[in-house]
Amino acid sequence: MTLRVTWPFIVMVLLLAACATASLQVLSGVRAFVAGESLWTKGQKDAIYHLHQYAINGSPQSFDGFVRAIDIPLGDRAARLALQPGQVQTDVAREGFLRGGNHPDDIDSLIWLLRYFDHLDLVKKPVSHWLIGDEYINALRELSHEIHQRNTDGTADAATRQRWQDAIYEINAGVTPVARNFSEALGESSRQIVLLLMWTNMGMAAVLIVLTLWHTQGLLEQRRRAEQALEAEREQARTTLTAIGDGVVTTNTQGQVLYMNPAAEALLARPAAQATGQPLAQLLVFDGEAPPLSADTLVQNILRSGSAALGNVHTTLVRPDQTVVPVKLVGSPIRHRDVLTGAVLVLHDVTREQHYVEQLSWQASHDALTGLVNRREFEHRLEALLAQPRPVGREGSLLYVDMDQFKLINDTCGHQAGDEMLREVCRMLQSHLREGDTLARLGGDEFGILLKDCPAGPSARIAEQLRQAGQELRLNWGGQQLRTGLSIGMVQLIPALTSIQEAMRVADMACYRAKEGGRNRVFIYQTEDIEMSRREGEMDWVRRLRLALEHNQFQLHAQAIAPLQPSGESGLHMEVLLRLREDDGQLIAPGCFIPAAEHYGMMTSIDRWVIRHTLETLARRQHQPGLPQVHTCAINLSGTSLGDDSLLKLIRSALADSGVDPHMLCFEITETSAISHLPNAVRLMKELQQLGCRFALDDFGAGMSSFNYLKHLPVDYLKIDGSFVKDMLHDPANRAMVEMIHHIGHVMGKQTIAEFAESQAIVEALREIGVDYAQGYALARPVPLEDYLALGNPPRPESARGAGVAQGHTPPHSTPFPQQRPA
Ligand SMILES: Nc1nc2c(ncn2[C@@H]2O[C@H](COP(=O)(O)OP(=O)(O)OP(=O)(O)O)[C@@H](O)[C@H]2O)c(=O)[nH]1
Repeated sequence: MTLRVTWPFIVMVLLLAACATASLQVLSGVRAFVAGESLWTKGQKDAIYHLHQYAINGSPQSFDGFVRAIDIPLGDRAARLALQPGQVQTDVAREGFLRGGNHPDDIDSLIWLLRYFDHLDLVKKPVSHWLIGDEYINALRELSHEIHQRNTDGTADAATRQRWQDAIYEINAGVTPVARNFSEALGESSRQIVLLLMWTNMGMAAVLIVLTLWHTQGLLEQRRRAEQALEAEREQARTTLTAIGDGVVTTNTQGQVLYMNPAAEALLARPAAQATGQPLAQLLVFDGEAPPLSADTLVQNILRSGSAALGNVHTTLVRPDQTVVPVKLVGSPIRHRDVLTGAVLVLHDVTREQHYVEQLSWQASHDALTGLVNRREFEHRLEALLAQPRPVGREGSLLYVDMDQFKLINDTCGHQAGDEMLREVCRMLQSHLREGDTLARLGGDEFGILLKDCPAGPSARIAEQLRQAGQELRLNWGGQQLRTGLSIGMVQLIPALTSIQEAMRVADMACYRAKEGGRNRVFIYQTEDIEMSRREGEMDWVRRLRLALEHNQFQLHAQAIAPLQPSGESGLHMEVLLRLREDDGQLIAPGCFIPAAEHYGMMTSIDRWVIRHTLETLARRQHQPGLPQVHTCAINLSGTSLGDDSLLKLIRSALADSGVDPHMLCFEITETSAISHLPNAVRLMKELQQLGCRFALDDFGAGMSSFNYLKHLPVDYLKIDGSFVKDMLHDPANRAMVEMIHHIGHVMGKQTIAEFAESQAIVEALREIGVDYAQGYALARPVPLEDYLALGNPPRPESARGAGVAQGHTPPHSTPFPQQRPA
């Protein structure tokens, strides 16, 4: 971190030091050069002097003096030559400079200067004078050779000596200005170098100052920005703490309050200024804990913990004015550089959440419109009641209340009126119940009442009071007096009733019976009520039938309808019958479930299932080669289906989807259902007849109003009710009925079919009467439709053969049902 901030300064100081060192080095070189030059000049002067003496007196001492003196400039020269670019020999140069009398410590500086700066004018210029000087040195040396030679030979005369002296004077005259120039050039160069170094150092210092200022400025700017960011962060934290709904309190390690945000001020009902510095225990007082939670312990716990100490402690806060607030506490220790400095405590007011949870749980168990408990809660209470031991005679009662014709109020006055009526009824019911009784809205216009610990007699009286009050209830709605009535089913919660489902079902049944009995009445369920038990059974059938529809557990069977007279008709003629397949594979006859299906409005769905599946089966089979052709396939339609406007659409689309020829189909409707839905039935029959379908009127004769309506019903066949047929051999009245129906049918252009032809004798009798077709065990038993379509008619008794029943094989699955109500 320190290095990150100070590195520019370190670099600058290093640069400055490098610059100073280089300057000193240069200066040292220059100084050595100047010293060398003065030695050189002195050597050269001494050499001239000693040679001059030698030229005059020929003294060997003078010559030695000359040799020593001349060696200085010669050494310098050798050194300079050894530093020529391209042929540098530093050892030779060092040797030369030593000979030149230079101090050994200066030699490196000299070499460095001459070697690396020789191309600079500052060095080049003095060196050029040095070079000129060297020429005189050379001349002096050559002259010295001659003088030494002649002195040694002893051949030097005065004139020669004079010539030598003149030559020496001449050399001296020539070299003196050169030496001066050398010295001056060097002096000039050294002054310039000093100046240059001074400016360079000044420049470096200036650059360093600028860099230092720039960097310091950057650091200051950085610091300013960091401070601003810190301030912004603080401001943000302050604003956040001010804005958040949770109370935040911070303390030091002694548990004294350091800070409180406005939410904490509101929650604790104390201004922050007053609370700051106070022990937290004086501000936070909790209630409802055992042992009571203390703020001191709380802070100590937080401080002792490593990280988040306290998670979601639910408690109740008592404020100075003794009001209480439910809160959730979260705490955490505060650390600064790993040193514990205090604790922070967040207080979340959970009043709203508690209220919300209460509201949700209320909504889950209550009905919004009336404020009563709902079915779920009612069943919970019923379950609890059933689980308790109930004293005999005081078992309590369950009442199932359904408003009468309530739909009318909705339809005529609107839903608001309906809602108001529901509320009125609910108020009225409540006002008649005892404390501890439960009134619930079970849904729609149905209410449930639990009369706890109430014997049968008083229960019945209360039920009757409720009924009466319901009857008398009037709601003034826009000037209209709206009224309703109550149908009440009551069941005593005897020990035998153990499950809520059973109790609710029988109460519902009882209510249904009250409705069935003409509404506005109380029906009390008696254990031994057989009719009720039957209805209980029906309720179970409803569940089973729903499952059967969902999971295709129905099975289609077919029973042949045999022509009794020669008709020329070829192909199979049958009626489709429905079976319910149980889980264990057992087949249930429609007689067992059709009443329940009719009662609970399931016939339309069942009829649709039969139509769709019959057509699908016919479509699958009709184009298979080798299989007998179908002439007539009769399908039963219930009365409810006749009243169903969408049935026609369904048949049309099923025909289109399957590609089955409509001429093959004959729909059987019972005369009673046809009569009760006459206009619809006629319309449907006409529409389907236009497509080519035929119609049979089933169970004809049973209704006795039949003949009046027959002329309005465009049917092709009359199916003589089996009750007349099966006894016709023993009961002349029945035979007469069969004859009459057949006769009238023929008069009206209809063909006749006799059901329940259970014996060969009956078949013969029918043929004798002239009945066109017969259906019954004597001719064929019902078999699975697929088998029937594949194999044709099952074997029939010998007697039927003459009547033209088609031959067939024994089907593998003939069912052992007696004659039953067909599908
Ligand atoms: N206004 C209002 N109507 C409701 C509410 N819940 C269900 N209903 C209506 O209550 C009516 C209940 O009708 P049913 O019980 O089937 O028939 P009903 O007219 O009472 O006839 P019966 O019970 O046979 O006497 C339906 O029309 C529903 O639409 C509700 O919360 N407010």
